[in-house]
Amino acid sequence: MRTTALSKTFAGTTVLRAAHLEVRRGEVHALLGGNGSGKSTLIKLLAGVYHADPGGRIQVQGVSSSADEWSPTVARSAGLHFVHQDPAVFPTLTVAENLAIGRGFVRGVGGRIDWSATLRRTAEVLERFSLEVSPDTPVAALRPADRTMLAIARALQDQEGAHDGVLVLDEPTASLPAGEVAILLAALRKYAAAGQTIVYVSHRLSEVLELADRVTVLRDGAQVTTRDTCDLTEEGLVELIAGRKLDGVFPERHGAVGQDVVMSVRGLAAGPLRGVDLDLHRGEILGVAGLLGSGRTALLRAIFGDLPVTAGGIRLAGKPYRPSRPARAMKAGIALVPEDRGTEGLFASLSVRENFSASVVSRYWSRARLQHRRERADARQLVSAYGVRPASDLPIAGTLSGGNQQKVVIARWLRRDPVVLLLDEPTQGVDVQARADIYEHVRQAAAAGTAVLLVTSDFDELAHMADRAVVLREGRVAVEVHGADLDPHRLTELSYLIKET
Ligand SMILES: Nc1ncnc2c1ncn2[C@@H]1O[C@H](COP(=O)(O)OP(=O)(O)OP(=O)(O)O)[C@@H](O)[C@H]1O
Repeated sequence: MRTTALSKTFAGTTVLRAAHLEVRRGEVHALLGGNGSGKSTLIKLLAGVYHADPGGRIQVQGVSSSADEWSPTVARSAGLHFVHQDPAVFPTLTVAENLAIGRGFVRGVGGRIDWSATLRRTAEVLERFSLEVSPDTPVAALRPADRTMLAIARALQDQEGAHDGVLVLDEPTASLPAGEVAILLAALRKYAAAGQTIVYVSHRLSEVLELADRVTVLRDGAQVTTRDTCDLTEEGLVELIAGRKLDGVFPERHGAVGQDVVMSVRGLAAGPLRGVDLDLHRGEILGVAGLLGSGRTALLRAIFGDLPVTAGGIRLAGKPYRPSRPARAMKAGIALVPEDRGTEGLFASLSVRENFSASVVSRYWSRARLQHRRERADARQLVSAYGVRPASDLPIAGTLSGGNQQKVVIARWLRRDPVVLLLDEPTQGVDVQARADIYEHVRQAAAAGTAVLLVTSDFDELAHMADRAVVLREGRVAVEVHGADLDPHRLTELSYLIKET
């Protein structure tokens, strides 16, 4: 596959400039770049979802067309298959039904669905893609990695030759917990070994070095380089992506954690939680680890008044705190940066400035008038402090790239100087420079006294950022981790081993 001079302009702003991408048959090719560098735009052009600016060209396996005439139909006929980050599988349907949606059911006499033939064919596809699940399992019951693999199987099931097409994956591992990432990577390695061409976007650089044969790096919409991964290190990749050396992603700890307990949780039951006990101190970053379904997100939601508490209680600064709804939690000084910013964290149709102001509206009213100048100056300062791209407070938040949306959400909550900050997977889909910025802001908030509860599947992040961590298992705190045990390998071990003991 080859793209030449591929460009895209949105309302006068060019976000992809004459991008050149060349992918060899049978290789795994990673597409890298900072947030907003144009990776998703490039993929949407390849899918024919966006129209390219005139002048570019796309060639895939003998199909060649000017880029502005490329369409979803041409992309399909050229053998391109796309799987997005949250694959569009139907959770209430079975594995067999989901596969059939891609290609149709096997029909018998009179047009009736031939179920036994459909199940036979499904079993054959599952085997081909090394998916160890039963055809009649509802998709909701699958592990997340299996759901992505199912979407891949559905996309590729009709390839004529064994591996003729190009599989394009946009951040397939971003929302998967660590253990699931390993399962998906193993599957991708297997497909690649069998000759499947794969193009994929990721911010997880160690994973890229493990999986990809070559990388193409985009910066500000232009291709910076294409290299073999065997000549590269993680630091080298960071330098190519950021355009300069980074001094280290994780900031130093600022001072010691306070002794006073800001929040104490006792016997908390809510959703899957079965009696959680924990204390959170002033200025502390308390990490929460656990496998999927262990209750990590439920814990944050219950504290934020977004999940009914059925037993136990919470005390905030020594007083009973009953979070009946988020508005009350916010009033009490609690902030939540949710995992799913797409639907919950961001006002997508408002500008970046309005998003910033929304959390502190009363600050800008004086004598019944909105203080526009102050609002604007503060918004610009936040754009610059958090490195939001494009560097303006005017764009509509929904048009920002994924990582930039996350920066806006975090900035919005942190500026309220919360007493307790709840973070759910705060750096998912965020580039390495922005990650370093976010960590620094969280550290500063902690140094100023905010108590932070950090839920993350990234054990490296947990080990470097948390002062202490708890591992949840089946709705309870299974173990508390401090000191030397606060290490990525030990945390992985604890999260998994505890399951068996
Ligand atoms: N529909 C749109 N309207 C206006 N601007 C857009 C639109 N879609 C994307 N952009 C802009 O194009 C630029 C590139 O965005 P893109 O989503 O391709 O980045 P990305 O490299 O995939 O980033 P991330 O790593 O954060 O996902 C961004 O500045 C974004 O704001």
